[in-house]
Amino acid sequence: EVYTAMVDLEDLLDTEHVLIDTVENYIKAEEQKIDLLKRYVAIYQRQQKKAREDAQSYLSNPINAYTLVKRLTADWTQVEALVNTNMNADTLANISYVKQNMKFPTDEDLNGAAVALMRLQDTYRLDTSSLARGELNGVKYSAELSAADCFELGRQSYNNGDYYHTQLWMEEAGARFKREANETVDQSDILEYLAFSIYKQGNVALALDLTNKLLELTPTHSRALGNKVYYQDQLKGQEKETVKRKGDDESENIPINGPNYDDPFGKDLYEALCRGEVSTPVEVQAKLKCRYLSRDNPFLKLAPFKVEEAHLEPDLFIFHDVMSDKEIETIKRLAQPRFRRATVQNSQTGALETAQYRISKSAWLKNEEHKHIADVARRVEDMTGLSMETAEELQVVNYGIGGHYEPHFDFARKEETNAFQNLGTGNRIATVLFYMSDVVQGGATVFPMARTALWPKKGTAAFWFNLFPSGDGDKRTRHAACPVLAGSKWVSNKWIHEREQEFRRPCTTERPPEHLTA
Ligand SMILES: O=C(O)CCC(=O)C(=O)O
Ligand SMILES: [Fe+2]
Repeated sequence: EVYTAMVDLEDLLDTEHVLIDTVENYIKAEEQKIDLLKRYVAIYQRQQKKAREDAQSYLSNPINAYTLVKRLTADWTQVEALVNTNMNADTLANISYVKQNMKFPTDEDLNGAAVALMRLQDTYRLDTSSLARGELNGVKYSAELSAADCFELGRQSYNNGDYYHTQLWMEEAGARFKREANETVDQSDILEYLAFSIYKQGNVALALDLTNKLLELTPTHSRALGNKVYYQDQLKGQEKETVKRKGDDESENIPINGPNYDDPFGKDLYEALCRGEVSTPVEVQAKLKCRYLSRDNPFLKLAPFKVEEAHLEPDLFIFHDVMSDKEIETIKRLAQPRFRRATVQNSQTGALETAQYRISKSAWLKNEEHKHIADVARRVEDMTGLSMETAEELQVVNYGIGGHYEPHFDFARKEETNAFQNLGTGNRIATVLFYMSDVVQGGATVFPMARTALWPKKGTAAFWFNLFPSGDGDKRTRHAACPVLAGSKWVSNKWIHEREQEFRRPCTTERPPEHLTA
């Protein structure tokens, strides 16, 4: 699961470095061997030539007679031994040592990385050709993908049953194949995947065309021959259906749905917020303020918090400069060796499990572990005015390529099993989310119901109440971590619980409107 966080990818670079060295040494050894063999052969050839010019006189020379025998005995043994030396055994042993002792990605990782790329492509509406050129939103970050690279992405999508992306990437593989001087992939293979993914999406006629093209290239391709018959049969069936439905022409003009940014629970609004295309409504923005906060605390009087309102009802706050670079360094250093793939709670069974909708690595840090961790907890108390008595440990999170956390609530809903029950501290009343890195592109925290996106800035923190004073969950706090498009995203969470807040945030019996609670 190395693809889930950027820190693991850095280890992969080390692995690759050692492998490059190993293979370079192997090449050198093989080259030395070949050079030596060439020298032997040159000597043999020279003597052969001389002997052939006049065999009798050559052999009548006792020195020549002797060296011929010697060449075929002592010398030849060396040649044979040289041919027989196995450089690959050592090299293979080295490689398997690296695989066992260094971080090495699995096929599952490759699949995960491919899925992550598809997620980025969808969320940020990246077109396939630009991506293949190594561009993200017009910025060129990396080398181009070859036809074979595109083919592999298509193949991964195909194996996941994702025919939409199979088509996109096989088309790109085909386009690149035509432009590439040396072929990196087989054109028949591209056509076969392309035809089938197009068939799976319902375009049988095009699938048949492509299969015919494939058969022009490889007339004996047995699967293509089979598919051709199959597609032809399907088309005949479809014709009958069309005849049956003749006159029923309303069904032909089905309007294609445009993006729907009105549904706060829909994917369109979420993704538009991630792209920065939707911003906090102007009437809300007009009321937002920035202020200094010192909560009657003498220390804070000297250095009050700089608080910015990002949204009202639900209230979302940004605290500036609340975590120092030193603290961030400590937190990253302590968390890194403990990183595990982040889990989510199954709302039916209460069990913790990994899920595609939350991809990151995380670890928990206790206040006792380092002064900096305790300092941060103390600061959260000052920032929020809430007691840290029942707060959870600091959760540290790193998101890698395409790492994300789809829309969710931080609090446990009424119908959920087990959530926080065993803690005996009540529900998660509030969240403080520290940004411990800037993110090059993507990675916003978005609140679809508030139509608000918070962009990571190293050292700042977001703060909001998840619960109404009545203890009911505030539906409007539903939020998500958008996929990271470029860079690495580090955050840490402090989740504050209900118990011990009775005097700091008294609960009320007044209930909020039902449509706002969850
Ligand atoms: O990383 C983010 O921006 C949000 C993380 C989050 O919502 C969570 O961990 O609960
Ligand atoms: Fe969250």
